[in-house]
Amino acid sequence: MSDVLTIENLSYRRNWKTILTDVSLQLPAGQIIGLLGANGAGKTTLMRLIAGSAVQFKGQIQVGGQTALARRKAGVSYTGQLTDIDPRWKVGQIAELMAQLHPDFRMADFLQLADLLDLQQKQRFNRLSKGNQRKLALAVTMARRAQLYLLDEPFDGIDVMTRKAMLNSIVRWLPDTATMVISDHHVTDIDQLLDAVVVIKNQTIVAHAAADAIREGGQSIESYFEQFYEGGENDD
Ligand SMILES: Nc1ncnc2c1ncn2[C@@H]1O[C@H](COP(=O)(O)OP(=O)(O)OP(=O)(O)O)[C@@H](O)[C@H]1O
Repeated sequence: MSDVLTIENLSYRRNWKTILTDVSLQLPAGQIIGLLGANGAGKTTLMRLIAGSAVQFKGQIQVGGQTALARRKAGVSYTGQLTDIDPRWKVGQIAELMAQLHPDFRMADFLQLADLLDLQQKQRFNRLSKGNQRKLALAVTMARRAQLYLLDEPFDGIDVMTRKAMLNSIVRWLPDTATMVISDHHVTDIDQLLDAVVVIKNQTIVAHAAADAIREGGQSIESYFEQFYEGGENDD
């Protein structure tokens, strides 16, 4: 299958600090990939770069073969996209805005997802609990028909029952040919979903492995990930 995402020799500095160094990665269509790394490893930064929310990097990022920022952005649906919205907006207004911004946004899908996740259309964003803000981010992200979905810690602050509803939504709404990258500190929450894992450490990707190969080797995804951090990690 063709690659949805190709990253070549990506390096990124911010405020005189090197955050990512020489990252290369290829992700095929139709996979769910766990992006794993300790706090500060660079998971959010990598997603922001792929989604086009962070720019001025060295190297190349291609989504569906597109490198130009606007075209690349059009192919990516990212849970971090609500950071710039007016917090006084209501859930329904935010969905309307997403529909205007993204031609691939499906309002009918959003309404179903919002219903499934118990989101009230008339509630203002700044009145939503942290968990409900996460649910809204997931609903607007999954309501698009993108090639690549980026879910950055979608379950942070979410209770166990709601996590299950969110996981079901993810599996149900992900188009067969799309690829999803999902980061989560609780690897066991998502390990059954994963086709592959990518590990970030020391500002770069140190592993990219098929989940089945890890399981067949008698290891859990969690213990596979932990082995990269047994010696600790510097955040500087
Ligand atoms: N604007 C910035 N200026 C300087 N350094 C930054 C900036 N934003 C992020 N960083 C640094 O980049 C590194 C990677 O941060 P990032 O948020 O991408 O990590 P993460 O893997 O998503 O972490 P977490 O799991 O804690 O969310 C961290 O060391 C962080 O301090």
